[in-house]
Amino acid sequence: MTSTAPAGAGIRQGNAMSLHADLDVRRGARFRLRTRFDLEPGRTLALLGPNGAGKSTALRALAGLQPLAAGRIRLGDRVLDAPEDRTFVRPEHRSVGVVFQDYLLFGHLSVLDNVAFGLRARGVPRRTAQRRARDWLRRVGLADHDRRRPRSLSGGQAQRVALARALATEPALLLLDEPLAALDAGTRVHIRSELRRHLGDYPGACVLVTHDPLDAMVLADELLVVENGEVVQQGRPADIARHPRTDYVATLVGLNVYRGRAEGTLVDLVGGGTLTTAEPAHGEVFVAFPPTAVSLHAGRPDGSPRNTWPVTVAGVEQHAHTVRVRLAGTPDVLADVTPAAVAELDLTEGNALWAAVKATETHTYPA
Ligand SMILES: Nc1ncnc2c1ncn2[C@@H]1O[C@H](COP(=O)(O)OP(=O)(O)OP(=O)(O)O)[C@@H](O)[C@H]1O
Repeated sequence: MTSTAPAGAGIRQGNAMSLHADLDVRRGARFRLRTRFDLEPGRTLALLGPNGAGKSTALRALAGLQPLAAGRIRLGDRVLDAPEDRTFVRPEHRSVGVVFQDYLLFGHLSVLDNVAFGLRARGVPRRTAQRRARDWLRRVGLADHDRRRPRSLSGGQAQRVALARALATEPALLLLDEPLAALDAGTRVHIRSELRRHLGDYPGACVLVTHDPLDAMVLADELLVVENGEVVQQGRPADIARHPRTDYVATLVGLNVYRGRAEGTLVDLVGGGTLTTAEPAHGEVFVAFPPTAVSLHAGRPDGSPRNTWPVTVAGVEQHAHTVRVRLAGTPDVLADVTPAAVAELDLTEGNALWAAVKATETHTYPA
C-alpha cells in the first residue's frame, strides 16, 4: 500500500510545461465538443459531466487519438494539433501519459515490462528501461510484483501499474480517464489518497475525467463541467461549489469537504472547528458531507448526537429546485434547503443561525 521513495525522488523538472487547449472536435455527424482551457504545470484539471457530455472526447483529442476539427493544442512551446496550420503530432510522439478507464495493461507482458513499455518504445535501452520501471514500481508500492502478469493483480494493483506505466516516461501531460471507476469502494478510498500524493509529486499538467464529485474535489485544482459538448462552468472546486450556475452543477459539486486531523471520531479541522464523525480514524483525513445533510435552525438545536455550531448567512443562491445557502462560521459550510425553509428562517445576509450535521451523515477519508 505504501510507496517507499521520498516525495518527488528522481522526477526531472524538464516535463514542467503548461498546456493550452482550444478544442473543437466532431464525433460522427451529430456531436461537437467546444472547450478552451489553459493549465499550468503541476496543476490538475478535472473534466466533469454526465454520460455522453464529451469528456472522453476531450481526453482523446489531447492524447492525439482524435484529431481536432479546429482549434489548437500546445504543450510548452510545441504545437501538437492545429488543423489550420496542418500540424498534427502523432500520439506516440507526444509527451503524454495516459491511464485508461480499464487500464489496458498488456496481458502477455510482465508487470515490469508493462511499465518499461513506453520507455522501450522511445528507444531507451532494455536495462535502463527496466531499472527505471523498477524504480516506478517501488514508488507505487509494487516492487515485489515485477514478474507477475496483469491478470493476477487486484483492481487496485492494476491501477497502480497503469499509473506507473504512464508516469515512467516522465510525460509533460498526464491524462487519467475515470482512474478510480473500476475499483470497489474500499480500494477506491486508499487509491484515491495515493493518487493524490502522486499527483502532488508530479511536475507536469494533469487532466482527469471523472463522474465522482469527491474525486474531483480531492484530486483537482480546477474543474471544468461539460454538458452536451459545451462548458457550463469552470473554476476552482470550492468556488464552483459556492456559486453553482445550474441545478446540475449544484448537485454535482455540492460537497462540503474539510481537511483535518482525526483522533477517533473527533476531527480537528485545518481551518478551525471540530467535527464528530461516525467512522473512527487516526491522522490526516478529509471529512465530507453533502449540503443536503446540513439543517439550519434559528436557535441552538438539542437532541440526538450531532455537530452544531453558530453561523451567519453569507449568501443565498436560488436555482430551479435548490436553494443553496453559504454560511460563514467555524467551519464555513454550504447548506441546501427547501424554498419553504428560506421563508421560515429569514435567510438574509448577516443573519445568525445554527448549523447542524449528524455524525452519521459524514464520511471520512484518509488524506
Ligand atoms: N466513435 C464515435 N462515433 C460517433 N460518435 C461518437 C463516437 N464515440 C462517441 N461518440 C459520441 O460522442 C459524444 C461524446 O462521447 P464521450 O465518450 O466523449 O462522452 P463522455 O462524456 O466521455 O461520456 P461517458 O461518461 O459516458 O464516458 C456522445 O454523444 C457519443 O455518442
